[in-house]
Amino acid sequence: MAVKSVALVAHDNKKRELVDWVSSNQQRLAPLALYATGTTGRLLQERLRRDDIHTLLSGPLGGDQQIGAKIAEGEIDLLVFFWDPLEPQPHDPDIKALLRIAALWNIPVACNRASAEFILSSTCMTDPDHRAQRPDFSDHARRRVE
Ligand SMILES: O=C(CO)COP(=O)(O)O
Repeated sequence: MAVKSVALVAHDNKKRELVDWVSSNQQRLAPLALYATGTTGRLLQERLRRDDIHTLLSGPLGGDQQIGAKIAEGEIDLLVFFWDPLEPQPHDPDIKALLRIAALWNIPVACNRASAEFILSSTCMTDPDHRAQRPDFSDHARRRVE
């Protein structure tokens, strides 16, 4: 299965950059289900005039954790998260948790416009076998109950 769904998240100083990037890639993103944290999602809806963006809670109110849960459940295939390297965030543990879950479940993560461009232009975006790389943790779960 190719990439079907994308989570879009940006910290305040990076929101304009993300919205601009999404706006200039509307065609390539059009077939994908879009998820976003609260404020990012609202800005995207305004700019793109799309009312089908799954907008979750704001990041500091649990939105990062909601995105992480959807990644763990296999609902999100790609994370585009323009996080702010210059400003501390009150919900830093949630941000770390989201990035950890994305690493754990082997989903691609773009942290800035350059990496987002690389990923969006990758053949993995349309590779029907892409989701086969999702790890199988069944042994891990069994080990913990023995
Ligand atoms: O804080 C965020 C990610 O950590 C983003 O949340 P908002 O999109 O609600 O601003």
